[in-house]
Amino acid sequence: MPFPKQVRLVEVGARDGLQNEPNPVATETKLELIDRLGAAGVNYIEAASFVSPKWVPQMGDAREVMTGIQRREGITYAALTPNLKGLEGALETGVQEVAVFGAASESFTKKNINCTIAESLERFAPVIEKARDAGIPVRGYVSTVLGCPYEGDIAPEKVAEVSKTLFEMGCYEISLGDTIGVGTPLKAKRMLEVVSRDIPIDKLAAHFHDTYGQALANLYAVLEEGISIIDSSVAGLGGCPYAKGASGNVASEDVVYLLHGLGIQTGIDLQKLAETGHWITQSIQRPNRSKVGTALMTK
Ligand SMILES: CC(C)(COP(=O)([O-])OP(=O)([O-])OC[C@H]1O[C@@H](n2cnc3c(N)ncnc32)[C@H](O)[C@@H]1OP(=O)([O-])[O-])[C@@H](O)C(=O)NCCC(=O)NCCSC(=O)C[C@@](C)(O)CC(=O)[O-]
Repeated sequence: MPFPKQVRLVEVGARDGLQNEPNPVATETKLELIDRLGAAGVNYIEAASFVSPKWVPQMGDAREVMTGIQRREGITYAALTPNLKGLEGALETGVQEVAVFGAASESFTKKNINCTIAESLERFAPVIEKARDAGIPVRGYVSTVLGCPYEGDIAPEKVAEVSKTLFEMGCYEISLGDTIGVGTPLKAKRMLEVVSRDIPIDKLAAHFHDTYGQALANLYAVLEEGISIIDSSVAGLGGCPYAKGASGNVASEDVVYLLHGLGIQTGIDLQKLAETGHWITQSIQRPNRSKVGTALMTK
């Protein structure tokens, strides 16, 4: 299949990127990050997560973040909502999109959201319904699509089953998460081939972590299969609090460099994005995990 002409980037740095930071990140810093990402041309920003602050303290200021954003025209500001309580909080802030998040592994689901896969889907049903009644589109995440920190290999058929259920329940798009970054290109292609039997490829997103340094190779592999939505995190920030050893998402700067090199448009100003990655990593005293960002900033 030819590469897509355009790829939509879902920037998850302010949420996935920061949720696991051990030290509190000031709300003002999150807001400045979101603003800088918008100025760099990113048009979909996952900004916060309405989860229990006991489970993920770093996202405890979700309301302040969502209401503090100086919204720019043409940008979607989204938030995670695992249950009705989260959705209600998010709706009060004028969120434009929400996401529910499940997984293809029972053990990960239990560790992450404290229920079974079946219970998680039951819990998501009223969230999706209420969001749709409010005119808010719902994205669906499926984690551990290429491996689970507790169960190891995950069958593509299981990924397809959970993805299909979420899609049929009303999620407009399914983001496939290699939560612990263990995937390889052939595994990623095989998983996608099975999932896309039930869900059109243009409704599937790749959400790959870079723990084993394979994320860009995996993305190239799924781009060849027709994927045109990619989740990434500026400076490669991140890691999941309930997946020990998971490192950050693939870095947005690296993805944009790859895509532009393939002649695929993103609408993103790479230099400004690299400056944003440099700024946030300096601000929270983290190494910049983007090779492209580091190269551009030391030029
Ligand atoms: C889902 C729950 C809440 C269940 O947690 P629970 O303990 O089973 O829930 P509960 O309903 O029994 O409530 C317990 C307490 O939490 C409160 N509570 C309940 N819900 C909320 C809420 N929405 N917002 C704020 N507070 C909430 C509730 O009010 C109560 O407070 P208490 O009475 O004890 O004071 C919990 O497990 C949780 O918050 N988990 C979040 C885990 C998380 O955020 N993980 C990271 C995101 S997923 C990810 O990163 C992967 C992804 C998406 O990026 C893709 C990939 O890479 O694979």
